[in-house]
Amino acid sequence: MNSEAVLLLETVHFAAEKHRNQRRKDTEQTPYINHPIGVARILSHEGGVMDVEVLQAALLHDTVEDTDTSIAEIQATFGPVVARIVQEVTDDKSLPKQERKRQQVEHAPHCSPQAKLVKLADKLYNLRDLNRCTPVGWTAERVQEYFLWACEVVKGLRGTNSVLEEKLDELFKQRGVQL
Ligand SMILES: Nc1nc2c(ncn2[C@@H]2O[C@H](COP(=O)(O)OP(=O)(O)O)[C@@H](OP(=O)(O)OP(=O)(O)O)[C@H]2O)c(=O)[nH]1
Ligand SMILES: [Mn+2]
Repeated sequence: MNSEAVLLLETVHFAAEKHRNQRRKDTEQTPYINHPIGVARILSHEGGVMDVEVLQAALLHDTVEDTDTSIAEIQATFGPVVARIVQEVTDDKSLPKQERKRQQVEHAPHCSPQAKLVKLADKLYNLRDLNRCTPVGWTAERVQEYFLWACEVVKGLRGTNSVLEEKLDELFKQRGVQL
């Protein structure tokens, strides 16, 4: 087996252990790990992304934000490039939610191309997930608000991957969200 395949297995294993007790917000309580795996798979399967460090960062992208993982741990385990991409896509959870959401819009255009890829795939996965089913406790208005906000973030990520951007545009169009 080639070394990149081994690296990806090591990375998916690390993420699965970290997210082991977490579930998605859907009524079925889907294991959380389905999300990072799906984000990485959107990149490889739909976006044509072959850069293994980007795929690793996609698998790890919510570990620092949502588990006890530190950037130092990612750096020591997977190296500086993966750690830097994960850092770029990690929200500061100590901030109030509204401020966090505002910062995503503000920071998106300044991200590296690798981080922009992860962010595009993350949004595409989450918007598809909202179309699949509404998270527990969310109103239709909150779902629509998420589409509006995601569109603002995606505006700052454009010029990165035309396939992913076109798929996002189609979802925004279906929701009547202004591009
Ligand atoms: N659509 C959907 N999202 C779910 C579900 N379960 C968990 N999530 C996560 O919830 C986040 C979006 O919900 P919000 O209320 O806006 O954000 P918050 O959890 O950070 O407060 C996403 O985080 P994220 O991946 O960090 O992305 P981002 O939205 O913060 O950019 C998404 O992955 C689900 O069943 N459906
Ligand atoms: Mn995510």
